[in-house]
Amino acid sequence: MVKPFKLNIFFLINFFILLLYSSFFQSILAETELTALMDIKSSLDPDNKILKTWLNDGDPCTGSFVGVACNDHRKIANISLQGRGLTGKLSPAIGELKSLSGLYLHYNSISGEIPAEVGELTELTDLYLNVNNFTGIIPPEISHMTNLQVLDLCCNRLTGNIPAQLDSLSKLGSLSLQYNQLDGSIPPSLGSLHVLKRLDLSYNFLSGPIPATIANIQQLHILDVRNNSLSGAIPASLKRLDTGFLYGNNTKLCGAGFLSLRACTALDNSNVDFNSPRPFDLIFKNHTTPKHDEPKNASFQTKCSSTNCSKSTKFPQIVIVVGVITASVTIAVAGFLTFFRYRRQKQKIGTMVEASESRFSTDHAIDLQSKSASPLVSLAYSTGWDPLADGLNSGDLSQEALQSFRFNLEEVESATQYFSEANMLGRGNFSTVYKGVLRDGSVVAVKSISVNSCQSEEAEFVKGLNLLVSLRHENLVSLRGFCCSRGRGECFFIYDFAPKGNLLKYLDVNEGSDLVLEWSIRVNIINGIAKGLCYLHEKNDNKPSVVHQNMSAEKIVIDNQYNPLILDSGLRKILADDTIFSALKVSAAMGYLAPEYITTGRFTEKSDVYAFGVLVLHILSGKQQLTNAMRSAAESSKLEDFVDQNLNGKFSVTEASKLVRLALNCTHELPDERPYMEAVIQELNKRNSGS
Ligand SMILES: Nc1ncnc2c1ncn2[C@@H]1O[C@H](COP(=O)(O)OP(=O)(O)OP(=O)(O)O)[C@@H](O)[C@H]1O
Repeated sequence: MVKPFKLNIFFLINFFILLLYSSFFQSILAETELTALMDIKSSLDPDNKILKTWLNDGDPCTGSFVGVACNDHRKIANISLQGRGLTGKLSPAIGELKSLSGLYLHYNSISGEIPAEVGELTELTDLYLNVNNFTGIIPPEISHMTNLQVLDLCCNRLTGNIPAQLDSLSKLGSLSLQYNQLDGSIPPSLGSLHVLKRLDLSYNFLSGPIPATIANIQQLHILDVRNNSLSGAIPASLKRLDTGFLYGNNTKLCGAGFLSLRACTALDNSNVDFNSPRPFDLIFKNHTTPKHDEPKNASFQTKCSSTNCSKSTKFPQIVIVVGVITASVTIAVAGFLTFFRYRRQKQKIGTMVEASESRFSTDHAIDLQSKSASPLVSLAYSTGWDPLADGLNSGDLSQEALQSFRFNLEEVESATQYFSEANMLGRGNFSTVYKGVLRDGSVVAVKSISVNSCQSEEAEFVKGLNLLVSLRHENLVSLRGFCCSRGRGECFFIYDFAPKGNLLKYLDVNEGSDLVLEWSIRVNIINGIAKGLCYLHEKNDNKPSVVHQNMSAEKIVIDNQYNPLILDSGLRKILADDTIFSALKVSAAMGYLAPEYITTGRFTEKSDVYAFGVLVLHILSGKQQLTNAMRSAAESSKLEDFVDQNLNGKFSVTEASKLVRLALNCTHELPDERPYMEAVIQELNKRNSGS
């Protein structure tokens, strides 16, 4: 009877001691993390201008340290300091924050090398160091971060090779290394990143072939290798990526069935051998990866190697007993102190959370508990308006499709550097457009529309959204997603950015300017606009006929290959009527408004055709304003007077006269006399086959 009782007491004491030990070590760990934070602060922000709230005697887990968030165990889990103007260096002390799951330092001016110690952050899922001034190599130790899902090092000044060891990052979904100075070849080992969806290596100095192993990654849907010095045959299976595979400006690449590439010769094919993993990749991997655990293990082992540990057993037992008692008393005191401090802090946090819940803030948007993958999709809306979450009919789109289009406000804010004036591309009647860079490095245009300009009926608005996300064509600018914020009173639409600007930029330019578009490009642009508009007008099982209502030179942007992309397709469906009317004045002043609109007040496919005709006349003449003299020159086929003088007669007369005739048909006074876009396409194709 007595023995079990004694045993229970013994276990209770042990349990109590263990508890004290663990809280003691927790408090030591918290101190280590605070010391690391202070070290990081002095290195990142040497002038103490930005991280003033990081205090030596402060508590990083109360929300008072700007950009720092802790997890449930009071460990630093997130550092979000994107776009804060940091100019220092990243301290190796970062490796001390072992529970860090997100490190967001993008859009700053941080210089120096990426410390190898980042490799010690084995819990990290998101590492965003893009758009900074980092130099040196990509530390191969990054390959130890086995939980990493997003690695964005874009837009720095990194040099050296892409470490072959990155293949250890088995959870990596997005790897962005574009706009650096990386050289060497693309490691075939990257092909073992099975869940990789996006790989951007563009704008570097990479050479050699595109490894076939990469083409075999099943989940890959974007591979961008533009502007490198790659050579050899492109693996044929990359065709499945369609427009997701970007390879321009690699003059030595070849392959059948890839637009603008020459067919391969026997010489090119001799490169194929390089596509399979090469022995030196394996050698490199096995021998040059510094094993980051080694020093730790090594020092641990010297303190407690098998010999030393066995020696300790020879200590007299009395010494052990005295030692344990002294340690227990010390730990008990420390434990109680820690416990009371912890309780006090918990109470403090509770009050702070209550107070901050009613406050609008974008800084604490990161819900650590629910955080799962890239912040692109996993963060909650920080300001709480999500028109799709109100139980409204989401139309024909699946929830999955809708989710893939939803952005969070924090992402939009950081992409546009908090909607900075410097990033503003244009401001219209009801919207403002900003250039931005997403965390994955892709450049976007963000159109912000005031909620007051949108349909007041949410159901109608959601219907409009459905249409917007369903429109897909190579000549429509691609919608990446949207986000609505009740707090800001705005909705944001995120589109792919077209780097060559809008068509207006190429009108009324001086002779000899770089902006004078050569004839073949003008024809390509006219064809592209016609195809995009024809797609909008056509009605099928998947989409209704859509009238654009606002075609103009400002609504056509040009991509890198000089393909035209139509802006704002379907946007009218989410806008309130009075917003549309206010935009009409501009359209009318520029001559794009069909004459019948004045009497009918309605937009039809034929009013779009009219605007298309005006656009064709603008492109052929190179002029924004068409005078009567120009129109009569066009009507009487005096091409030398009508076609842009900047071309110095370098154009096809047959092609020009057919295009002028087509444009005049499209701008006929009577809508019934104008062709439908389908007929326009037929006419353009006839011309193409005839020329
Ligand atoms: N996806 C894009 N890629 C490149 N530039 C773009 C893109 N979207 C918009 N822009 C630029 O921003 C300018 C303004 O865009 P847009 O005309 O759609 O908006 P806005 O000026 O706010 O006018 P509106 O009131 O008609 O919407 C465009 O003319 C173009 O130069």
